[in-house]
Amino acid sequence: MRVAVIQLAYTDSEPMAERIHRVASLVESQEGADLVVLPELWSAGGFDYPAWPDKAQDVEGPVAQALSEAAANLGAYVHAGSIIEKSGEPGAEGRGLWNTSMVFDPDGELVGTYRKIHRFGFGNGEPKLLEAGEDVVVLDFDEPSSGDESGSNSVKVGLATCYDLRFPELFRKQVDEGAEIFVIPAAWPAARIAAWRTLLQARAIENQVFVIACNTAGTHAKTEMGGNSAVISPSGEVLAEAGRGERVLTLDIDVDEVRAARESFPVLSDRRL
Ligand SMILES: NC(=O)CCC(=O)C(=O)O
Repeated sequence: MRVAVIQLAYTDSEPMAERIHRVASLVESQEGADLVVLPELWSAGGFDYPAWPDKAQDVEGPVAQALSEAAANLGAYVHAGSIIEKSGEPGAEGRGLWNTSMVFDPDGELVGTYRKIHRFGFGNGEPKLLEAGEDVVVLDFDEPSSGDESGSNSVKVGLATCYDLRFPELFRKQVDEGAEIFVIPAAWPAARIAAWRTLLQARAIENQVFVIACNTAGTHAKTEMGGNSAVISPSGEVLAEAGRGERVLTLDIDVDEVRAARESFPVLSDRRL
């Protein structure tokens, strides 16, 4: 499976409509990719809290339309990062806004959404403005190459977002639902990038999965983003890693490595539940 991780840089001065157009073109240019991944809240601005209500949209809004079209034109799965989702339903806390990831299939169909469960901000930002997601999401992707020995040719992909990375129990639940890859879009600041790198490796090692993590670059809302998007193997090897600036990481991963790692070192079967 060829993966393209688009570590996007943006500033406060780029209008949202221009950014959507730029990002959709970048996605479409990833020829040969089977899965393209974008960062968290790239359209609304990960730390631009005051802008969120105005930039909120539903899962059929401008970001969804542009990325659905880009996925269909490219013929690849696209994890569109996340949007501030405004839904007709008020939600448990009456706010009606969520930090919601969207995934499109190679026909441009929306095949999954994930509402971020753990809200970042310590009383400000997400906990003040957004609802918390409630559902663990693991999607089935068609594997582009031939299937494994069992004849199966689908891959199970678990979705999480940024701050979720600090909560290992979410990822264990995804593994219990069969996850072989975790896809994690983020807007993780430079100030805590050492923790980001360590946690990505930890989640890969303890769950024996591929971790595909797409962070934000650049500085917006007075916050320098940390970059260092990465793809980590089921044994914790860093297969590709970006630096601080805008960059696309492209590489092939073999999902059979997950099955092989779990067979040769069956740590998950030693769990005591
Ligand atoms: N957008 C986020 O969830 C930021 C998380 C973060 O900065 C941290 O966990 O540290």
